[in-house]
Amino acid sequence: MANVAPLPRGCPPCPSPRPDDPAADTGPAPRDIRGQLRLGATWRLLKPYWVSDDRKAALGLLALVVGLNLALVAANVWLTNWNRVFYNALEARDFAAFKLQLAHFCAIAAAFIVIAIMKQFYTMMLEMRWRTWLTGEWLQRWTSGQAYYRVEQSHGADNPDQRLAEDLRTLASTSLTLSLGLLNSVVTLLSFVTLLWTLSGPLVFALGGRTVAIPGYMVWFAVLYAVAGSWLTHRIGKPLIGLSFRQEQTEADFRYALMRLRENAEGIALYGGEPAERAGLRASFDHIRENWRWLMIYTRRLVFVNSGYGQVAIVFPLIVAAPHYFSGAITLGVLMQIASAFGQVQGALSWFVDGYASLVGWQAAANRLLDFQSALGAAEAEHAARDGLRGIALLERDRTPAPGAITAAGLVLALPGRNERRPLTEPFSMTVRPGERLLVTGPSGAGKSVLFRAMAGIWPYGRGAIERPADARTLFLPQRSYVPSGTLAAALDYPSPPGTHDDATLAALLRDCRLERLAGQLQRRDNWGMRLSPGEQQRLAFARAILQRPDFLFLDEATSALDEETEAAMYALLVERLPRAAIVSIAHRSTVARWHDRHLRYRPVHAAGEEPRYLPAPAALPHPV
Ligand SMILES: Nc1ncnc2c1ncn2[C@@H]1O[C@H](COP(=O)(O)OP(=O)(O)OP(=O)(O)O)[C@@H](O)[C@H]1O
Repeated sequence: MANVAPLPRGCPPCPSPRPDDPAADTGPAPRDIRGQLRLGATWRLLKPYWVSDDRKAALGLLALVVGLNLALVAANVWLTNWNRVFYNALEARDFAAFKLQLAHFCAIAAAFIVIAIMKQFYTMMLEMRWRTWLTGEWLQRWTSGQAYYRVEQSHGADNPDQRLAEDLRTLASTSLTLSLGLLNSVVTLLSFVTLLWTLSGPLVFALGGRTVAIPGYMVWFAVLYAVAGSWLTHRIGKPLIGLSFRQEQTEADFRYALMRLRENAEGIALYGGEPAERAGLRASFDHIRENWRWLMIYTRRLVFVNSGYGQVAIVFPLIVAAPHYFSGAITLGVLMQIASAFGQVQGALSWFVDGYASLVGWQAAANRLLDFQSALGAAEAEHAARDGLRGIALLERDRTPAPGAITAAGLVLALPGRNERRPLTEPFSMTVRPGERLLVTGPSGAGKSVLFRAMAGIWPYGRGAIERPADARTLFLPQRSYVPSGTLAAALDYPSPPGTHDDATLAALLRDCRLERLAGQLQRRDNWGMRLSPGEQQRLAFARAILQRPDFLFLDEATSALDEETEAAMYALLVERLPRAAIVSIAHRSTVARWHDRHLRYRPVHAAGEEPRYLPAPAALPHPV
């Protein structure tokens, strides 16, 4: 995970492209939308849930929450009326009425408490329902078509984990809070606007020899005041959207750096890398602090506008209504009532000003999701473009040119880049027939693993077509196989579901793979990827390959951590247990050669000083040393 570029002086409020992005220095930079208010696009993020399969339950819950919200407003009105009656009873020293009103109060308070609890409870329920649906949908896209891999490879979006975990939560919860707040404002507005209209009467003045009358003029003043306040708030507060976006990014980068320290604890401890790590973590935290400084500055401006707006709102109606009062048109009581109604109307109209800070966080989270959505879209397009229109085609065929074989024709492997893709190889062709064993060798960095990735359909960069029998099962074992946490039995069964094979089968296989020490620990839960030695993990991967019974098995330096004798035992086991499987091995060690019957060698074809380029071509098998 990369660090964020420090904010230059003068603060561009939005993060600049990340320095580690390989595409950052090529091609025109895309328009930066991360600090924008994008209501239309955000609406398209919110809408799908409300038209999904869950819509009935969602709309039912929403109706309930809205109803409870309105009931709370009604309870407030009830309380206001109770106030009048209660104080009148006190003033009249009417003890019987006093007792009755106390009983009323108990009823109002009980209703209030019950409604408030229910409102909170059902809002939380709706929030989690929405979040569950959103998370399910986004996880589906994230884990389909190797999008998680493609987005990482292309540096399409920083910290996807934070976007899936936090931004989706913020989207669901803040959308509900903001929209319920808006509803309350509308209800309050409707309740008081007629009162203010009636109380304030028309404003009559002469203009160019004509008499002009503005009915309900205080309402218009309240609208003007709120519009001016909203405009000013947005002007002053807009940079906060970009800053909030960046704050989330820097926080997530810092968390990720801490997580990497944990994950690589052993390597760092062995290097004695604490000072370097500490410096890296401090630098990462500095980005948080630096951005926070700008957040403070812009928040100070926003609070200045907000509180100024709130303070002026206290005297504004009095000033506007004062001419009527001084002309004797209204009494002091009416003036005060106008001021109070104006306060209610103006308060309702100020939903935008008052909620701006929440709106900023909400829009920043939505922008991060929109950004993520376009990275996912690009990954999906890349996956769909495996037909070769825009890269290497991976075609699953009922009949391939050589029966049952994987064939590659006119293949050019290239490196990723936004506009220009640097070719790694000259065009070449190859065939892997059922049951044959092919050794792939070449200099480090020549593109051998890239060839495997292309065969697996996760490397679209380049040209040409790979044809694979549609019913063929392929399995790729990298140098460090993925070992999930959980029971050892589940790690062996992976990617099949846990319990696919019984413990006796697994224990026998572990013994065959020279892991008898682990045979008694099949049901033990552990972080096996951290606990097992690299050589043990490679043997575990062999065991898994035998269980999966692929037709084509690709081994990318899968025995690099084994001694030669164990390596030979593992290959012998593969040949014995998977006699019909084709085996394609990438290896630097010549001892591996004896298990193969063909050889594909990457031969350099570039001149000295040029960008490296290779031609993979058939060659004689190397002799074991
Ligand atoms: N995601 C990526 N983005 C940019 N370049 C990449 C990416 N993945 C690999 N490369 C580059 O592609 C080239 C080929 O990598 P590859 O892993 O295929 O080499 P290799 O032949 O398997 O090397 P080795 O024998 O050392 O394992 C290397 O220069 C590598 O840095």
